[in-house]
Amino acid sequence: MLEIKNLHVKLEEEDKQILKGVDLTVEAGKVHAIMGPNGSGKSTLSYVLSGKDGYEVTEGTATLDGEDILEMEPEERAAAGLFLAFQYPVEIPGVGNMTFLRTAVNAQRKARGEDEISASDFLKLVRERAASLEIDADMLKRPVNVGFSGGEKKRNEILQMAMLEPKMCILDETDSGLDVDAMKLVAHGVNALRDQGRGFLVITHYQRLLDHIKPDVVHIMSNGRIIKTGGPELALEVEKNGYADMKAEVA
Ligand SMILES: Nc1ncnc2c1ncn2[C@@H]1O[C@H](COP(=O)(O)OP(=O)(O)OP(=O)(O)O)[C@@H](O)[C@H]1O
Repeated sequence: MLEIKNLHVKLEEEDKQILKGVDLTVEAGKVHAIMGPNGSGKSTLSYVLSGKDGYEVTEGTATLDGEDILEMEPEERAAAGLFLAFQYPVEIPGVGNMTFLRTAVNAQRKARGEDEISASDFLKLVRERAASLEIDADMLKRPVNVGFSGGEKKRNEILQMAMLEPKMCILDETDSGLDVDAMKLVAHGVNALRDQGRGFLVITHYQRLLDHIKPDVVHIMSNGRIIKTGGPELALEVEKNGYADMKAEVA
């Protein structure tokens, strides 16, 4: 599904190399987690995959189902089935949450050559999915993320994901800022979407999220590279010992 090979990325504005040869394959049906020290390049990887400006790929490739995503515009990547839940969700004043969701869903349907979803079907779906994330009707009417609490913004990201049903979901520290109950809701939202055709890349600092979203594979990123890959036990090792030993192994 998502195949990243030898990805090197630098900042466009300054000569600073951030990703220094990332190799990572997320198979359909699998949940991969990425952990790693602050500043190791985890968010940069998610930004580069989703097409944020300001980064230059100097070497390597990234494909989704064999298609080169790095050559695509951000909206083409989304239409191809890529989704990023932001670490810092943005507020969009003047755009109603419901309108935003419906426009996004229909834009993707159009890109796939499908008809628009009917207003009644959309309403039924959005109410059902919002309820499962305990997002109330009032939040659906408000402008996107404006005045939402940190946790509400994160749940709203998961609602977008649930509505768009992407093939490849990237979650960048979606658990940060969530209280224990909200984290369970988010995990439930992710688990409800888990199926054989969908892959997940979950960036997190905390093992506790992975208690609820059981990963198949855990990667450790440090200094722009994946330095270690293993099973869920790797996250427990990080929780217990931090990153010092792993960094020393590759030094
Ligand atoms: N626009 C920028 N200008 C300068 N440095 C940048 C810029 N964007 C990223 N960096 C640097 O790139 C490095 C990687 O940042 P990134 O946000 O990807 O790390 P991270 O692993 O997600 O960290 P965290 O766990 O703290 O969220 C950091 O040293 C950061 O300061």
